[in-house]
Amino acid sequence: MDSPLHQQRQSLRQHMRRLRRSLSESQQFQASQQLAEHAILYSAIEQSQRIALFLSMDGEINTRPLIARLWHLGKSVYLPRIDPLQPTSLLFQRFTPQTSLVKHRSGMLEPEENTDECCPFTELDVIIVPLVAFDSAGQRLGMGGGFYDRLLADWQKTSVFPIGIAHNCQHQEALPIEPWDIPLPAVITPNKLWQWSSKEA
Ligand SMILES: Nc1nc2c(c(=O)[nH]1)N(C=O)[C@@H](CNc1ccc(C(=O)N[C@@H](CCC(=O)O)C(=O)O)cc1)CN2
Ligand SMILES: Nc1ncnc2c1ncn2[C@@H]1O[C@H](COP(=O)(O)OP(=O)(O)OP(=O)(O)O)[C@@H](O)[C@H]1O
Repeated sequence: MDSPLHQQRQSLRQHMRRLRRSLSESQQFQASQQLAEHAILYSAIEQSQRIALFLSMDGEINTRPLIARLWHLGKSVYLPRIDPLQPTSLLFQRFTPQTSLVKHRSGMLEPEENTDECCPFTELDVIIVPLVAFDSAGQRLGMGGGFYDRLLADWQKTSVFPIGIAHNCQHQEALPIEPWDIPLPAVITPNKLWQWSSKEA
């Protein structure tokens, strides 16, 4: 647990979380609008119907403008809920303007439990993934829960396409990686669409 690599990843997480929290409200606003405009034009999103997203916290790029555009386009949006029966896993539940949100003890807002509205992972078309940092090879560092690494371990065997979203400042040339880290095939930032072929990624 306290290996030098673990410590290096922890301090990088702290640094990058501070960096994204230090963006001003107007920078955050502009970034989230730009991101939403680019994201809806990206073919993988344009062609998909069921899209998992997340509700931003801790300086993460604000996903609300993107969610509003996806709703407007008639797409179905899903949000993660920590599975109460298996708290290392995420469930994905439909999110509409009518959905009530409740606070999980981790501080995260989640849709109020409604198992009828859950979508199995493999039936999603696109999963938009939060991240703390990403690098030039598509590797990502998350909040440290391992939720998305576990979820995406076999994504290439499914028809689900994962896409990271982040502020420009969350890019690092090369991240210290662990064997279980799952690289992303695409990351969208306000300024750039990063893409890696699955071979290189
Ligand atoms: N907006 C958003 N939603 C998300 C994630 C995310 O990264 N961002 N997740 C991505 O996996 C999952 C939840 N993962 C989480 C991981 C850590 C903490 C958290 O608050 N950690 C505290 C420490 C808690 C502790 O030590 O007990 C912290 O970092 O301060 C919350 C959610 C699903 N939903
Ligand atoms: N495929 C997996 N199977 C089992 N455990 C895993 C898997 N992937 C990650 N983990 C565990 O999750 C823990 C956290 O992993 P890591 O530090 O890479 O999280 P992260 O990428 O920051 O988080 P997240 O993926 O939720 O954004 C690690 O201790 C690791 O052992």
